[in-house]
Amino acid sequence: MRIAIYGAGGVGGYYGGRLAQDGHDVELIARGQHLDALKEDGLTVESVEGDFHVDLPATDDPSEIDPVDVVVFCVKSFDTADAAADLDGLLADDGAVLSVQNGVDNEPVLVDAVGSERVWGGVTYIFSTIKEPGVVEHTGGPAHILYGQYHDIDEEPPERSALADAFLDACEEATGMSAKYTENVHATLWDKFALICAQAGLTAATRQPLGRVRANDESWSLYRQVMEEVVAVAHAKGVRFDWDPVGKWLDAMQEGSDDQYSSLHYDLTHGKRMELDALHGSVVAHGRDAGVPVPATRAINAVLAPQADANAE
Ligand SMILES: NC(=O)C1=CN([C@@H]2O[C@H](COP(=O)(O)OP(=O)(O)OC[C@H]3O[C@@H](n4cnc5c(N)ncnc54)[C@H](O)[C@@H]3O)[C@@H](O)[C@H]2O)C=CC1
Ligand SMILES: CC(C)(CO)C(=O)C(=O)O
Repeated sequence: MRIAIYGAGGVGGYYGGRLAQDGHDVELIARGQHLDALKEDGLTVESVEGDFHVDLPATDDPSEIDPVDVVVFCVKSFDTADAAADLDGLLADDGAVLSVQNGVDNEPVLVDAVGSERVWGGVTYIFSTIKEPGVVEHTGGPAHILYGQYHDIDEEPPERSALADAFLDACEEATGMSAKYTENVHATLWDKFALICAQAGLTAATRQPLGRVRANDESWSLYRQVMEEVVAVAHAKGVRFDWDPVGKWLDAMQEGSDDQYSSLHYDLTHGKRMELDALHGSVVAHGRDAGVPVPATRAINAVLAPQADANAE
């Protein structure tokens, strides 16, 4: 397949590298010193699933790339609108863009740019960052992508396309990653949203890893409350889960390793711009729209906002 990785950072670099290792024609879109290093020295991935190195074409100008079958869209949410403006020229007419970003507000921006028939909504559970220019470090989390055709929440999901099947095969055949297709894309996005708002919110606000958050009754109870609030907002917005997201994630995170943080904590502690508006800020806004109170999420948003503002300067 011809694949472009829009935002070849922690997540995009990992998946782009893995798909290229399996023989796909992968082009990286990156910028700054990371782009310079990718062009000069190639992409190095240090991974708990095995280190590897690939030399791939890399650019900061998507118009240099011939149309591709799939764009894996991995920029931070505050870059979504700018990057989305390039998608129409980058995608083949029957291609698709797959967002694996955190949050529930990215796909509508992509739909405005290229039409819903060319947008797949997705989530991923990997933990991976840019260690230094040209080097991506995958430290844990399942390197798994769950994705499905995006559609209006009031409509039935369209049939799975041949392209979605082909991409699934590509992900399943590649080393060090896996994927699954979902018919319930809205529930998939909000399910991950509930997890990330709790995990990112509590690890960033306390500056402590999961083990310490879990060991303290007050912080663990807040972790649960944040998830309950996000799921309550999802229900009010018409999202239908065939499972109990809060129970599922509390059980899973009960087993999670003590030293887990989150990408939000990483950005906070490394002076990088934070995705707070797309996470807790978004829950507050959706809660207001839906008339659902979200006091715990609002408090976390308020506690983190001054640091997010400082990191954005
Ligand atoms: N890091 C992680 O472990 C996880 C991250 N996510 C989500 O995945 C998304 C990506 O996160 P990361 O990979 O951590 O971000 P990142 O910051 O490591 O990588 C994004 C890259 O895109 C580049 N970029 C942005 N706009 C660009 C443009 N117009 N042209 C060229 N390059 C551009 C940035 O310079 C950056 O290098 C986020 O929404 C995040 O929440 C989801 C699960 C895990
Ligand atoms: C689930 C988790 C915490 C790790 O993949 C994540 O999505 C993130 O840190 O952004």
